[in-house]
Amino acid sequence: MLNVFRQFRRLMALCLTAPGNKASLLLFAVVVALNLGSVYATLRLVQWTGEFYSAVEKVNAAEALRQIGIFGIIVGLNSTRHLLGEYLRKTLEIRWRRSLTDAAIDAWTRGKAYWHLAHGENAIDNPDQRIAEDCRLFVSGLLGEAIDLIQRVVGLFSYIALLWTLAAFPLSISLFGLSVNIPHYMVWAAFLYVALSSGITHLLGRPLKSLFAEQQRREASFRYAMARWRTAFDEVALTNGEDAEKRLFRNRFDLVASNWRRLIGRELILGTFTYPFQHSVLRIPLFVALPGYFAGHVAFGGLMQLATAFSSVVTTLSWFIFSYRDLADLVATSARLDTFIQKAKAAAESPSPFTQAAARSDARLRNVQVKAPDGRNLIAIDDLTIRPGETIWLRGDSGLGKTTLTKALAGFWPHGEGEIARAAGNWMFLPQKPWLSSGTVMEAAAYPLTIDIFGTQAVQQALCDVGLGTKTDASTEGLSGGEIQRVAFARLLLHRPQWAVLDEATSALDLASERYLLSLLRQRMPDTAFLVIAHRDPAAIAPQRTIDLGAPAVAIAALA
Ligand SMILES: Nc1ncnc2c1ncn2[C@@H]1O[C@H](COP(=O)(O)OP(=O)(O)OP(=O)(O)O)[C@@H](O)[C@H]1O
Repeated sequence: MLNVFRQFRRLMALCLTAPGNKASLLLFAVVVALNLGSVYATLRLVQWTGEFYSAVEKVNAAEALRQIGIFGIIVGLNSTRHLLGEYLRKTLEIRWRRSLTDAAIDAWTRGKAYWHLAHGENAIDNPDQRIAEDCRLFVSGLLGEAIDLIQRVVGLFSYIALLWTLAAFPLSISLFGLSVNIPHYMVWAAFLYVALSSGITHLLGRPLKSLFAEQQRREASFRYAMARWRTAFDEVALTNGEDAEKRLFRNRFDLVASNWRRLIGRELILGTFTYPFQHSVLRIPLFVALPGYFAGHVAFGGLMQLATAFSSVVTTLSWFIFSYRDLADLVATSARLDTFIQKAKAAAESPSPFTQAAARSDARLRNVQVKAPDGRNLIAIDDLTIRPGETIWLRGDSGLGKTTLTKALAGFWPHGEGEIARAAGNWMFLPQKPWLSSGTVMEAAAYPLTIDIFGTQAVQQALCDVGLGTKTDASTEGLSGGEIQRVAFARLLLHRPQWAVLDEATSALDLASERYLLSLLRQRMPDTAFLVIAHRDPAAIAPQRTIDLGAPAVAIAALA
């Protein structure tokens, strides 16, 4: 329970982190105040009920007509209050959701947490759903329930006070010859009634929280299967993989349906109690008040007034029962979201196993042992120095760990040991499959910066230089593998880093294009150091040294 409060507190604090959001607490207070107006409206209606039915009982048509007019005014004012309150609540909802979503995205992207959370024991399922869906559910659920709770707590005091005065008469019962008088018995009856009902609700609904959490997880994994397919239409179409994909979708949906059956089964069990409870809340008070009426303590109008006051107390006290399902859902959402954010923060701070030496003018790897996630030794490098402006060709058997080495160099590979000292200055990594943002080819070339940083002309020129002059305004969708690699070369020409790591960056290009692009790089970027990982000899970039990673680590040290 304490843990649930801690999660709520942490997420709530994130809702308020955006600039100006502290002030939104004021807006929250206005929303609460408007909602509290409903307490006054209910109290006024209780009073109206007594006056109206008394007029009817006395067959006083003029008074009854006047009461109908009063009823219209109460309803008009109450509707205005309700609509304004709802509008402001929704304004607040999007503000807090933006703040929470920003915080979640921040946690996910900082320190490459997204990468660490995608692998190994810390892997988090469906982060996209947690950010898009859970943030929304948490804020709307929290606001709804918090406002409701405050309103009910305030209302409770007013309703109890009213019931206390209205139901001052005692209940007289005879027990074993003893006559017992219970003063204000209706107030005690309300508490007893709700306490018992809340206990039963909790007992019946307890498994709902984990069932909701599981449902959301399975729905997200079903959605993800289709989203993943969407990114590989060509590949699936060429492999005739439709049936296999359909099987996967069906399997995932079967999981959704099986948990759904468990969930609705539990809701049914809970409903067998809560549904009749909700529908008897308005009638039972009348039955409880009847002894007072039969004993002549109250008139008919008073009886109706009493019944309304009693049901207000019971309805208010029953918040837990009415909201049980939604509360279980909210607790499940907040647990998932909070775990995600905490894990992302921890992942961002996870120390690299490779020690970093002080800033230097070259890059140096010493006693580096890169390992696979299962602990297998991959590449070992005893001593390798990369000097500014030089070009090194790294070659080695497939699956040796070359790409993994680039991740260690980039600073986020978490398995291995040794010292990797990266020189100050810009580093760029060109993987075999470069990431192209959606949008135009020009935007993709400027990525991760924007076109205006380089100027439209410069971006167009870079694309012309790599042979994509006709594609500048085209969309990145549908580019061939070789064209994608050309865009990455244009990106390199624009960003002009001091250090560039090319990992099979020309694998999809024909020999002539590879030669042209590599010589272009060397010519345009004479001060850049290139580390070229390739199976084919990248002669056009004129490597000064070749390091055969397939050879024993000692030989590498000798070459350094
Ligand atoms: N995230 C990961 N999870 C599990 N195994 C991994 C992961 N990343 C790399 N490996 C394993 O590490 C080994 C080295 O992979 P890597 O991609 O670095 O090889 P490579 O030398 O670049 O191969 P290639 O020349 O074929 O591109 C492989 O056995 C690979 O399966």
